[in-house]
Amino acid sequence: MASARPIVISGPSGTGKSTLLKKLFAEYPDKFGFSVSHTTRQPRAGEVNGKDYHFVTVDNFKGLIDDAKFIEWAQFGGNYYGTTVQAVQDVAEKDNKVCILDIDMQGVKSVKKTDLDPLFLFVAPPDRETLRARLTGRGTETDDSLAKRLAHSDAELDYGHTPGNYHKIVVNDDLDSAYKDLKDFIISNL
Ligand SMILES: Nc1ncnc2c1ncn2[C@@H]1O[C@H](COP(=O)(O)OP(=O)(O)OP(=O)(O)O)[C@@H](O)[C@H]1O
Repeated sequence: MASARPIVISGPSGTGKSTLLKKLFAEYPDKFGFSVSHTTRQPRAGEVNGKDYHFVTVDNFKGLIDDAKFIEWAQFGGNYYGTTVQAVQDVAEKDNKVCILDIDMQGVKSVKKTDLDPLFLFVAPPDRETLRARLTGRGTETDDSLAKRLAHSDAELDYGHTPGNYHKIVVNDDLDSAYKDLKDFIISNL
């Protein structure tokens, strides 16, 4: 592989990032990978340290925060979760794969402060109504969570369409054409 630059995929919730990535991983099962996150939650049966998560203590986690090791971190349900710069680098250095980061606008802004130098790709919906229809059609949202996601999507769209923020915008209208566009961009930049 000529280069193992990470690839950031971002875009509003429901725009089709997971759908497109699923196709990419299916077509290239050995080429791409996700980074392993850190967490303070207890491992579940069968979970492997270093593979499913890096399981650490709260003190360890706080030390990593203090040392500015995280691209982003958050607390859910009393546990900490985060992605370190090193975990992203490990995908290339240890697994010999290209790291895919599926993150939101805040994550993109954080990545830009690191020296990871990824390719930034924005997945845009054809329009706002289609985005609403996809989120509704997915069947995962309540009225409340749908409203929150749509409100957040306006800021994501503004940021995504601001020149200079992304190297490539893929409009996910027809899935096969959008996938071809995404794949061609990624493959030609590897
Ligand atoms: N090109 C497309 N045409 C029609 N439907 C699509 C298309 N792409 C994705 N979808 C559908 O839209 C819904 C949202 O897609 P998906 O879950 O991949 O979005 P996402 O960007 O990963 O969302 P989130 O950020 O919330 O995880 C899914 O039900 C998916 O099947």
